[in-house]
Amino acid sequence: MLRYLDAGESHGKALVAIIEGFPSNVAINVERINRQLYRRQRGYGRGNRMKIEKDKIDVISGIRGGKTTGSPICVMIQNIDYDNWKEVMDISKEYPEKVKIPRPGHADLNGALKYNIDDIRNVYERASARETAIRVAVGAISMELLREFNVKINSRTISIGDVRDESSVQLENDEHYAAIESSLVRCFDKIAEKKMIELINKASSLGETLGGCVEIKAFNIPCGLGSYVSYDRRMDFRIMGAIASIQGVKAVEIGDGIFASTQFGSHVNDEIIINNGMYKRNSNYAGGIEGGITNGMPINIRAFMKPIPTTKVEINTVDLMGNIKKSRYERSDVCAVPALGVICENVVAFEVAKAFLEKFSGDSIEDIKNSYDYYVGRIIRR
Ligand SMILES: Cc1cc2nc3c(=O)[nH]c(=O)nc-3n(C[C@H](O)[C@H](O)[C@H](O)COP(=O)(O)O)c2cc1C
Ligand SMILES: C=C(O[C@@H]1CC(C(=O)O)=C[C@@H](OP(=O)(O)O)[C@H]1O)C(=O)O
Repeated sequence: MLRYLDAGESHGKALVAIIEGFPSNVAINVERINRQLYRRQRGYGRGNRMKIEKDKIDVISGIRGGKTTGSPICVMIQNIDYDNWKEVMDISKEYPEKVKIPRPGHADLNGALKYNIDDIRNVYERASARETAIRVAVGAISMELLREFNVKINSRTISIGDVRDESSVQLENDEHYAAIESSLVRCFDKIAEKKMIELINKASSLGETLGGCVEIKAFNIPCGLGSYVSYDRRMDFRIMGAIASIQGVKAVEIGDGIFASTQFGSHVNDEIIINNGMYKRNSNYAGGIEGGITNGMPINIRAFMKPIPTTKVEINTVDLMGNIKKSRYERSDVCAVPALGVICENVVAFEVAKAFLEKFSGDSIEDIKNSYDYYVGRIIRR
């Protein structure tokens, strides 16, 4: 079973992950993984922290001579900002200035009460979305396996605040995708991009923040990943849960789930067809998953992020002693929606790789390819 654990604090020394169950002989391109980390750091609306960090993986184990060995893969990303926080993060001496005022919208208060912590810093150091850097590294490593099977996972920004990119985009089209990648907000339409940037500037000047929506599509996913037999093996459960776990995400949609809920059944049921010997659907309202199993159509997901909760605009809160206070501000992003798309791509890559290895199990890439080829041969209709 493919699994991982990650650890690390936002202003601690580093973030680490140990991935276990990854097959041997998978070629790993470290530059490609670092490229994903770079993409996650970009995007209009990020705060000053992103000017400090230069995320790159340091491989500690499990990869040798450019290939996985089958042993646990351990990777680390250094927090460059740690240099500025050494005293605060000292592991042996208590830092005298404890954080007592919880920020609404964060884990701050719930975490402090739950863990009986009198310094809220201990909560938000771990609850922070800094953790998404190491999750992207894990996803990017998973993607190295999926590449062998031609899987492609792309994303784009659909909206920031109330500005939407209404253009119909082919996310599998390299030219279209290059346009998205070159956009500061990762949307396709240049007019929408301009409006999104103006809105982010406006929010920033008001001491406000923004959320939005991203779309993620996974292509060349074989029919048969996940299962209906138990709730926790369903692909929709796994993918939606993984995306909902990303800091700030408050809603996830598979396919056209929201639109379909307003329609007559026969209008939004995807008819089954046969195309080049492969079962397909003539539409994709279901977003590539039926009955908890991938159906061979692209997996289509939307993730919705709330506005960044830390605002310069003060709102009311209550401190750990029960006194009414105004919320605190140190520094913060104004908008992280462009980063969210990149994070989702990689989070989905891990979930797909995990389900892929359940279906096509094997300890080496060669065994997995044999299993995959046999299965594809079995389900083809000539
Ligand atoms: C890439 C990224 C960057 C974020 N940056 C900030 C930030 O600078 N300030 C902030 O208050 N929240 C930020 N957030 C959001 C918080 O981490 C998130 O709202 C908080 O953890 C609570 O969300 P939850 O209830 O979904 O866990 C960011 C989220 C992501 C995904
Ligand atoms: C560090 C990252 O995001 C951070 C997520 C975050 C939060 O509260 O979630 C708060 C900010 O960190 P800081 O408190 O150091 O300014 C963001 O910069 C990152 O994405 O790598």
